Amino acid sequence: MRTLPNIIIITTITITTPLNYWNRLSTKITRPLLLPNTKIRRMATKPVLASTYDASQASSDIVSLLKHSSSSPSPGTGKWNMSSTNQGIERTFKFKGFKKCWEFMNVVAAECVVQKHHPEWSNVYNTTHICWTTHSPPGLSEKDVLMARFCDEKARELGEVQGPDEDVKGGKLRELVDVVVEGGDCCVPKGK
Ligand SMILES: C[C@H](O)[C@H](O)[C@H]1CNC2=NC(N)=NC(=O)C2=N1
Repeated sequence: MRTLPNIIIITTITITTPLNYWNRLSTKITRPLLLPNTKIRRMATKPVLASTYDASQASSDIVSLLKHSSSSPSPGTGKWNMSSTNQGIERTFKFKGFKKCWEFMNVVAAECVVQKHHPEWSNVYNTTHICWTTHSPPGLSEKDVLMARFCDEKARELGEVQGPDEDVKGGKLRELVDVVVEGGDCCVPKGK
């Protein structure tokens, strides 16, 4: 039988990946083994704007909403993250208990009726995850920015508490449940 010679190939690979890409998937996929001389270049996350949204207006609006991160288009000063499709912005809000969280969601829901604009959201106990994106025309629009600012303001007024310091992605209720339960914030009486 012919045996193949052992060949060691040393190579430099450039991987372009959004920041946190592997972190986000880390519960399902183990990180790839990187060779010592592998370079990782972080790619800036560019928002996909609705066709009605002026690009220069959008960039100044979005900077004030996005969390500071090297994957933001510029240094952000807010608490929102780009959604996985880059067509929306999302963040998690946490409150003292279910009642406050539900009150917040009610206030947001009432404004949705006024603005004729609706969130993609989920709720577990004292935590809600909200994604603002526009369906028609698709992408991030002024309405998303307006509603995100409204949420920030109302959450502050209703005594929002420090949420999980990580991205809870795109309304995936299961992941939100995991964060709430692991963080000890679920509705189980203390000591049980
Ligand atoms: C007629 C009505 O105003 C539209 O269908 C609204 C309703 N709410 C909406 N919500 C969101 N998020 N995107 C939309 O494009 C949208 N369209």
